[in-house]
Amino acid sequence: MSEKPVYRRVLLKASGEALMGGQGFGIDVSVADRIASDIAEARAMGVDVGVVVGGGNIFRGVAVASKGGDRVTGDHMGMLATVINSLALRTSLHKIDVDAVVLSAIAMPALCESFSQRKATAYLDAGRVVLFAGGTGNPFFTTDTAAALRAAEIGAGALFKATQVDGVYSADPKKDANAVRYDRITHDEVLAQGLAIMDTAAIALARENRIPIIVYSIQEAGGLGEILRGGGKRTVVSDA
Ligand SMILES: Nc1ncnc2c1ncn2[C@@H]1O[C@H](COP(=O)(O)OP(=O)(O)O)[C@@H](O)[C@H]1O
Ligand SMILES: O=c1ccn([C@@H]2O[C@H](COP(=O)(O)OP(=O)(O)O)[C@@H](O)[C@H]2O)c(=O)[nH]1
Repeated sequence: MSEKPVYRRVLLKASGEALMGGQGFGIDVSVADRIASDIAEARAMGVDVGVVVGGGNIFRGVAVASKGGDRVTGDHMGMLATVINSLALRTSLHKIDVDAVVLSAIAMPALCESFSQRKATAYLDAGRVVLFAGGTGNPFFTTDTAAALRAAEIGAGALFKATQVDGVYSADPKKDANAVRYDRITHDEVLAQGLAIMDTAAIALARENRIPIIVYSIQEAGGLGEILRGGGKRTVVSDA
């Protein structure tokens, strides 16, 4: 394995559910601390890190809609949940002296700065970790799509999807024991086979911008660093 990182700038997507750890709701601080230490390792390798955090551990807009409520309001609540998670992750990063800033797609100046592409790029260039909160800022989208969008905006070499499974399988491995894991697969194949590792809008956006997606497990510490060194268990979704 080489010491030179495979990517110089990455966008890390961590789901809200991952932050929940073994709990049924909310934030397990030990998980936030572990994600922070993985980010610190990447920074120590000289990799610029942008992060999009999900909100599913606290609120999802579809939960409101499925009970007959207003989807848009539900999505606003979901986006607020991502701000809560981003503030938690910033706290974990600051605890270990990693400089990190939260930029929100929805203005809330008392809590954090507002997102702009220029600001994000300038902070990353300066070596700060940028936590992108508030998803895309629009209802009917997901934080996976926000991750693909921010990855394109910051010129990330890859989008890292840190998730509960260790790659993309021929079927959902939680439901099909015979599912086979792919080492590499193309964006087109993921879309054509309907592999539901991410929503289709996110995969299509990554494909259009030629951004590889690296799917790996968030369950074990050190996974991000290992992949950045050229090893690790993961699936690379790439057209190259
Ligand atoms: N073909 C597939 N390969 C891998 N995972 C899949 C596939 N189809 C569905 N999944 C499911 O997608 C989940 C990842 O999506 P998501 O819910 O957004 O992330 P998280 O599990 O990190 O919250 C996995 O935990 C897995 O159960
Ligand atoms: O651009 C976005 C991103 C997120 N959300 C809302 O925020 C919730 C939490 O995000 P997501 O479900 O993507 O989180 P994750 O599954 O990664 O925890 C979603 O369900 C949506 O309600 C939204 O409306 N627009």
